[in-house]
Amino acid sequence: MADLPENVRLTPDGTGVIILDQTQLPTRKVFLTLKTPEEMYEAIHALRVRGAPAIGVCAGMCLSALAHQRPQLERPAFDAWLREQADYLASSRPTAVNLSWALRRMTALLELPLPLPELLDRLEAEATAIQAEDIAMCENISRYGLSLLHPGDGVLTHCNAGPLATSCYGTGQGPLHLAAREGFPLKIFADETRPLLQGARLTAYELQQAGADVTLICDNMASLVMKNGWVQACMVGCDRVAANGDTANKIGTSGVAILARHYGIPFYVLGPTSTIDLNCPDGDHIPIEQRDGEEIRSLFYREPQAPAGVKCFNPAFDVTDHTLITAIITEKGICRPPYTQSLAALFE
Ligand SMILES: CSC[C@@H](O)[C@@H](O)C(=O)COP(=O)(O)O
Repeated sequence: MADLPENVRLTPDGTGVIILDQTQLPTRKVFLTLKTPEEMYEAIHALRVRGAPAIGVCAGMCLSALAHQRPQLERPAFDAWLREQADYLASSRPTAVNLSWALRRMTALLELPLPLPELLDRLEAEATAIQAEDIAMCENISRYGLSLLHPGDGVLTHCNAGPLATSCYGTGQGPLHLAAREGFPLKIFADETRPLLQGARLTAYELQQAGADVTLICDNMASLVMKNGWVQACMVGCDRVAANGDTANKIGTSGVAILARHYGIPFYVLGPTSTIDLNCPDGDHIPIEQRDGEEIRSLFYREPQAPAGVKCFNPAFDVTDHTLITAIITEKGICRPPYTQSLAALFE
């Protein structure tokens, strides 16, 4: 078992959630304690805690923490109040399905006819179980993903799908962390990932800390490194996989997949089954989060990078067509096309 994560955890009394504020990395390691629903919503919306699996883990813990703040309520008033908090947290980000998946797992416990003290214990146990499963999931995905690579391969990755985005090695970058841990040589290219620089601030930081051979590139350099023959595989995470395999991930991912197809490089999506949404038929049905244009104009830079007030288009995610995806790697195994069948088989 890998080391326990420090990015999301419950406070010792169980009434709050401590997160590592990812917006401050890599220069500052700041931990925040979230107590109110508004603080929790803001932390998810502002990407202080981010990455689909970590958002799910955090949401589960937030709901448990809020529940433990209201032991004086009686059921069913408690149930109605907690469902309201779950709906509020679910509205903080629309694309990563792990958020609503985790909250549904928590609110499903409200169906149990238990006295409140027992229900509170069950809620905390469920939140902790989501995190424990996330650790096991990362270990499996990383092992399956590494089986697709050869020593010395160049691997290009986009955004951050490493330990910070999960509870262990990561998904899209899990094999790269497992490789570093096991001395399996790889040459990694990390896209900086405009506009919020998750690749530069988080992926490059994590891989450097892990002792991996990582080279940071600007997003528009991916084509060149592929053309030079430096990339033998692309590995990315995912925020929602539709039933036909269309995959939403950080904006820019679909461009990487198109380039990989052009250069004949396998393009792998790695994510837990909790990110697969069989109720969503295809990518056209995945809600894409639109974010504030200020993130493009000035955020993360000392000086504004664009004229004040210039119109911006700032979708947080895009959808990679399933025809461009070589395989989807989950904790249960490697799915190949046709995805309609191979993804459905995971849930049989
Ligand atoms: C294991 S994390 C997978 C995805 O959530 C990740 O690749 C991604 O797109 C994250 O986007 P973000 O907007 O930073 O939350």
